[in-house]
Amino acid sequence: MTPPPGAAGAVRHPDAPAPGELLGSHYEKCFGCGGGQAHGLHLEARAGEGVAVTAEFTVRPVHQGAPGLAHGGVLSTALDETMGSLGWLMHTIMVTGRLETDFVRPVPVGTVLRLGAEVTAVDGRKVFTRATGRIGGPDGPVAVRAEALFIKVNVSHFTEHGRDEEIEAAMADPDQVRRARAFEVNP
Ligand SMILES: CCCCCCCC/C=C\CCCCCCCC(=O)SCCNC(=O)CCNC(=O)[C@H](O)C(C)(C)COP(=O)(O)OP(=O)(O)OC[C@H]1O[C@@H](n2cnc3c(N)ncnc32)[C@H](O)[C@@H]1OP(=O)(O)O
Repeated sequence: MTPPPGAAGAVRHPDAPAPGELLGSHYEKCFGCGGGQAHGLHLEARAGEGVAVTAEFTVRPVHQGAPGLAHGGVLSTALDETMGSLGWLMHTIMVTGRLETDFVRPVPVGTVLRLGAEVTAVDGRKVFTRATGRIGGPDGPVAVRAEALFIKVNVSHFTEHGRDEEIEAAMADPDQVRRARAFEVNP
């Protein structure tokens, strides 16, 4: 997942949320960030400087893989969601094409993981990102890290492929339509 030599740096959109501001959820039912998803991760990402975000994830008993330890897939999801939220800062809709996670140390239930993600390069539709999850806070030891390649898509990616039931409900919800537009460079 090394960007090609000619790849550009990430450009922060002039209307991007200010550093420190909560980004909000892109979809109420999202497993990663939706408030209306009872079993979700309930991640709340905040804008950082440049094209970077931070988020916190508290590992709950429902996230276990081995007794008392977080499931690796759940940790990957938390990193994926955090990197995906970088789209807010570029006003870009993007989906994960490739995700690679390093599990550096076990993460016990009850841990508050401090997540951080940034865009490292942009090459046409390809957005190269990386993220870390630290135990206990911004200076805690790294427990997980990931790199991901996101691909820019249009809203039609969701309307064409999503199940009709959920798409119709989303399109009938003015708040959802507003959020989808907030991601786009030319709404
Ligand atoms: C009013 C209603 C509207 C609702 C809207 C809601 C608003 C939503 C807002 C924000 C959503 C954010 C959601 C974040 C959620 C967290 C992140 C996730 O979990 S996302 C889900 C998991 N990911 C997928 O389901 C992707 C499935 N894959 C695909 O759909 C396609 O494969 C896709 C779009 C990724 C690419 O397909 P192509 O046909 O468009 O484009 P091609 O030509 O294949 O790829 C473009 C370039 O990317 C490279 N590429 C693609 N996949 C790659 C890979 N796996 N590895 C390496 N390179 C890859 C290709 O080699 C190509 O590169 P070269 O331009 O030729 O240099």
